[in-house]
Parts: sequence; C-alpha cells; structure tokens
Amino acid sequence: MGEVDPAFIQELEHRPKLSIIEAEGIPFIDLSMLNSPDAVSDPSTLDSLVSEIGNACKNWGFFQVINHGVPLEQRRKLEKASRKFFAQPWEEKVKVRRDEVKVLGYYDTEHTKNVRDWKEVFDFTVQNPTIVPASTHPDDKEVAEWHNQWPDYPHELREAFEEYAEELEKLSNKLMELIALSLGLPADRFHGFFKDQTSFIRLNHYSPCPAPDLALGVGRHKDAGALTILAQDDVGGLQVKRKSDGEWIRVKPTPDAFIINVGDIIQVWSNETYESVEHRVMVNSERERFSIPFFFNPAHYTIVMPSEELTSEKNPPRYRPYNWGKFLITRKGSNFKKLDVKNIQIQHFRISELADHLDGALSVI
Ligand SMILES: O=C(O)CCC(=O)C(=O)O
Ligand SMILES: [Fe+2]
Repeated sequence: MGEVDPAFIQELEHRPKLSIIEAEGIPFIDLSMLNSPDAVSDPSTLDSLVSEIGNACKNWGFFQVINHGVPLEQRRKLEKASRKFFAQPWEEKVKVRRDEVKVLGYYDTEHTKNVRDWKEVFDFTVQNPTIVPASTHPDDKEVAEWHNQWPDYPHELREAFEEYAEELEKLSNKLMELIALSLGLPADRFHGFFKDQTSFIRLNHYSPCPAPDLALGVGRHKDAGALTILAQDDVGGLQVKRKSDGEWIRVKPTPDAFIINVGDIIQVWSNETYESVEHRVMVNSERERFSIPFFFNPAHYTIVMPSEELTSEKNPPRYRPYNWGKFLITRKGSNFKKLDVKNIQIQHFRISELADHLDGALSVI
C-alpha cells in the first residue's frame, strides 16, 4: 500500500476488519411523547421511556433517537453548508485554520492515540465566546475566551450553525433530564452545570481512503464530555465496542435519527452506573462520508465528581473530583504536541481498586 502516509496506519491489533457486524441490539428510542403538545404527562409512559433510556445507557452506552423534535430543515441546512465548505480547495479552508492560539476552526491533522485520523474537521463552540481557563496550572484562576472563526464561504454556514446549535441544546437538556430520572435523581439535577456551557459542534468530513483496512477515520476513543448527539449521513462507518463481548459493531445509518452516547462525565456523575463506551470510525475506498457530532459539555468551572446521592459507604465514589475546564484545555493542548503525548483521561482520577483494598485493609488493622 504505497498510497497512504505511514502516519495514518493503525497498529495491527487496531486495524478494522472489513467484514462488518451490523448492530441489531443498539436501542431505538422514540421521543415523540416529549414533543407532542397534548402529551398529558402520563406517568406510566414517562416511566417506560425513562427505563428504556436507563437500559440503553447501561447495556450499550449508545442509542438512537427518533421523533426527537429537531426540525429536519435545520439539520439539512447545516449538512449542506458543511458539504459546501469541505468541497473548497485546501488553500481556502486553511484560511480559517485552527492553531494553538485560535483553537476553533478547520483542521486536517488530528491524531487519536498518536495515529493520524483520515478526516478533516471544523469546530465551533455553542457559546461565542466560550470561557475557559487561561492555563492548565491548577492554581491559576485566569480565564481566556475562545472565539469562533466564520469562513467567507458558504456565507450561510454561520446562520445554519446557530440555528442547529439552539435545537440541539434543547434536545440535550431533555436527554439529560431523562438520564437524571433514570438514575433516580430529580429531572433538573444536572441543568445548572450547563449554564456557561463549553459545548461544541464539529463538522467531520471523511474522504474516500485507498487503505480502509489500515487507517481509521477516527481511532478508538471515548468522548470526554457529558453527552454526544451525532448526525451521520447514509454512508455508515461508526463502530461501537459492544460491552458484552468487546466486538466492534457498526451503527446502521437511520435517516434523520440521532445517535446518542454517554460521555466520560456521565460515567463519573453516575459513579459508573453508566459507562462511556469506546467507538471509532471506519472509512471506505468509494464514498466520502459526513457527520456532525454535538458535544454537550458543562461550564469550565464545573468540578466533576460522582453525585453524592449515588454514593454511599457500600458504594464509595470511584473518582476524585476534577476541574472540567482544566481537563478540556489540557486535552486541546496535547492535540498540538502530537506524537508521544498521552492524552489526559478520567482514568487518571479514578480511585484505584488497589487503593480501596489497601484502605480497607488499613482500616481493619
Ligand atoms: O463520525 C462519527 O461517526 C463519529 C465521530 C466521533 O466519534 C467524534 O468525533 O468523537
Ligand atoms: Fe467520538
């Protein structure tokens, strides 16, 4: 395979099998009851929706939603604008390139676990500007602003983005309510964390790849935020690591559905009742693919920790509290240092089982 830069080539164990297992089991959840004006709050219908959400989060960490209330028109408008943007020559796209100072915009050299992804992206934050810590230093309280870059072409991209972001924010809040209820918490338990959200939307473009058996569109990873809402086109390529057997399963494209996945923050908030699940993107040699994830992230000053209501002496907190903004900018920073930098992970805040055992042993003595 002479055509592919070695930077894109996955290690043997992480290369995708070209024979695909398509998921039967990833749940479909119908949200129509949340959006119908005459949905007289029938507690039993709500209860069954909440338990469907809870089971999907527990068993898969992924589910698809239909009748979600996001107008199709808004989604199509952004999808079209995204296609127009990426169809331009590279020289045009790099005019709004992301770098260490301007952290939002166009980017085509992203690495996941130190292997280059076969994709190009455009990042925008929902709040403009978005407030984040100025430095990774734990004692530094200074803040900085992230500003969106808007390309000249297509001119409708900005409006399409803003309308879509507003709709997706509404859907995210509804999903967070259902997730809170499924954990036995009040519906609004997590709302406050998103007041000064650091959410962002990414436009992804995966070109046809001459070596889909060696490279990945996005290498295996977990999403670091609270919740991801993904719009994928009809090409397919997203794979989820099935919890029951570790097999990579393709998420079948369903027109106009959204794919939802639990991120690391929900894993921590729920004290591992729900887990953030590994996923990756396969590319193919024939068709380009587009997708748009919405990453629903809390305010930078959020201290992420297991919810007190969900921990007890028998089920102690499994994570030490961490500052979301510092975590986020540490991640962003390491994207630019590229090879041989290990990304910060929630695993670094996990209270290790070994320590639990030792503590237990010590307290007995
Ligand atoms: O393109 C996709 O299907 C998923 C992309 C993804 O997982 C991500 O950007 O975090
Ligand atoms: Fe992801």
